[in-house]
Amino acid sequence: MSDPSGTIETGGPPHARFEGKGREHPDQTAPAPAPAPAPAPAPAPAPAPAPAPIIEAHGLTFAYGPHSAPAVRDLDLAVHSGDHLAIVGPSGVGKSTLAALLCGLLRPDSGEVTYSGTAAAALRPRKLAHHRVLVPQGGYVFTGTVRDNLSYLNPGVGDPEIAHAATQLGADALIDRLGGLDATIQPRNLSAGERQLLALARAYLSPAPAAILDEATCHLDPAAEERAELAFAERGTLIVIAHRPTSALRAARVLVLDAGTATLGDRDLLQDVSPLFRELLAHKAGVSAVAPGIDQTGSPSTPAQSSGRQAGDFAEPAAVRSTG
Ligand SMILES: Nc1ncnc2c1ncn2[C@@H]1O[C@H](COP(=O)(O)OP(=O)(O)OP(=O)(O)O)[C@@H](O)[C@H]1O
Repeated sequence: MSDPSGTIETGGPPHARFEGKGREHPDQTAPAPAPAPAPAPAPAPAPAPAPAPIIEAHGLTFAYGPHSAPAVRDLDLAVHSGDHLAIVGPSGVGKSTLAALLCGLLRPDSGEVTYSGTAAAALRPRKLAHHRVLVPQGGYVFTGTVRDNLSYLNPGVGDPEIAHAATQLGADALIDRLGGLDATIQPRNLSAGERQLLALARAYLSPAPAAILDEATCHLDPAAEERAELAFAERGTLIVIAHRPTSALRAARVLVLDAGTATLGDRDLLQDVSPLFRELLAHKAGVSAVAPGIDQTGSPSTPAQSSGRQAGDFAEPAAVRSTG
C-alpha cells in the first residue's frame, strides 16, 4: 500500500523505516555500516489454476427406460478449450446418446455434465446455447431467407461474418447458386448435402465455443467433410461423432466406444490398446478412395443417399463392427 507521499510501507515498525538515513555518525573513521541485506526475493506467484474443461462429464449413465441396458454407462470425459475429439464405435453403441447428454438435451440418470464448471442441468436452453452447439445428421433448414437460416443462432451476426463462415466451410458457391443471402430457401428443393452445409454454416456462426457434429457431414463428399471439420477445429472446440474413419484420424484424440467399454487416447495409444481402432485404420487403408461429389449437385437427395451410409463409412463394413 502506498501513502500519498509515495512512501512504500514495509510493514516493519515505524522506526525501522529510515534507520541510518539522514543520521550523522559521530566517528567518521568508523567503518561504514554494513549494507542492509538485500530483500528476500518475492515468492514466485502460485501458478494460475488450470481452467475447467469446457465440457466435462462425470460418471455419466443413461438408459432409455427402466428396463433397458444403459446406452451410456459411468463415463468420464474432459474436453478442453481447443480440443478436437472424435467419438467412434459401432452402430447403436451410444454415440448419439452421448452427444445428446454432452449437449444437455438428455438428462443423465446419474452423473453430470458441466460447462466450464457450471452444471448443464442448471442452465436453461438459451444459456446452454452459449456453451455448445449440436449439429445432428438431419441438417434442418426452414423456409426463409438464406440469411435468416444462417443467422438463426446468432441474430446479430453481420454479412461479413456470414461470408467468412461460408468461405471457411466451402458453402459460398451454394449460397451464390441459391441467389445470395436475401434469396428464399425452399427446403424441399435442397439436397441433403446442401441442407447439411447450411446447417453447418449456421452452427459455425453460433456464439457457442464448442461444436458437436453428430454425423453432420455424412451427405458431404470426403473433401467437403474434411474442409468443414478443419474449419470447426480452427473455430474452437470440436467433438465429431465420426461418420468416416478419416474424421477420427483428423482428431487429436479419439474416444472409442465398444461393447460397454470406452477408451480415450491419441492415435498412438489407441493403436496399442484398441482392437476396434486398429480395425478402423486397417479399414481406412482398404477404402481410401471414395467417390467424390456425393450429393453436392443441388438435386434432392435420393433414398440411397438419405441413409447417410457410403462406401468407407463406419458401421457399414462387418470388419469394423465385429470387434470381439
Ligand atoms: N429414443 C430412443 N428410445 C429408445 N432407445 C433408443 C432411443 N434412441 C436410441 N436408442 C437405443 O440406444 C442405443 C444407443 O443408440 P445411439 O443412437 O446413441 O447409438 P449410435 O452409436 O449413435 O448409433 P448409430 O451409429 O447407428 O447412429 C441403441 O441401442 C438404440 O437402439
